[in-house]
Amino acid sequence: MCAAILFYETDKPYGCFSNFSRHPIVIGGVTWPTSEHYFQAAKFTKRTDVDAVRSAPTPFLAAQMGRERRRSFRNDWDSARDEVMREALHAKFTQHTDLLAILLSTHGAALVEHTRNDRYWAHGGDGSGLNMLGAPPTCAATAPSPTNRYQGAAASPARPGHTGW
Ligand SMILES: Nc1c(N[C@@H]2O[C@H](COP(=O)(O)O)[C@@H](O)[C@H]2O)[nH]c(=O)[nH]c1=O
Repeated sequence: MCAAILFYETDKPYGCFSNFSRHPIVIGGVTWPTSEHYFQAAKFTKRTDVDAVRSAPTPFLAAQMGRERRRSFRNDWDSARDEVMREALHAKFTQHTDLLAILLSTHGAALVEHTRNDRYWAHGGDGSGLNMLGAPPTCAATAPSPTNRYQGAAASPARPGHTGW
């Protein structure tokens, strides 16, 4: 059976796998302070909302803003969010080679976002969640000769998070 690596808080072991880790990414020529900023901003259609999230001083605040439904929330988010996340993670782990090395060093282990607060991206604290954040790298790790656990992201649309901003 595969070992499991649990992560959540950025200051704990493997905290770099959290989207809240302070690793900027560049997508579409734009720099995002964290993958969380990119992910949360991609929920919105209006540039003012996108820019507001990108400017959030912390990933925590970016996530709070991304959860505000008074903003221009895109109506296809449920079908778009996996690709947005894949794109964000691909950028993060290809633009930070130290993180990619850590990711590759976990080969064979199940990566699990460990929190009770989320049953989609995390495993819900008790395994009842889908753990979608951990699942893509875990699947990629089982592919033959992976050079990049997020290599599947190469098939992503050019800018899935951008809907006419
Ligand atoms: N790490 C972490 C969280 N988890 C992250 O929240 C994002 C999903 O947001 P949403 O789709 O709005 O529910 C996704 O990046 C997931 O990994 N949430 C938090 O409130 N605090 C945290 O420290």
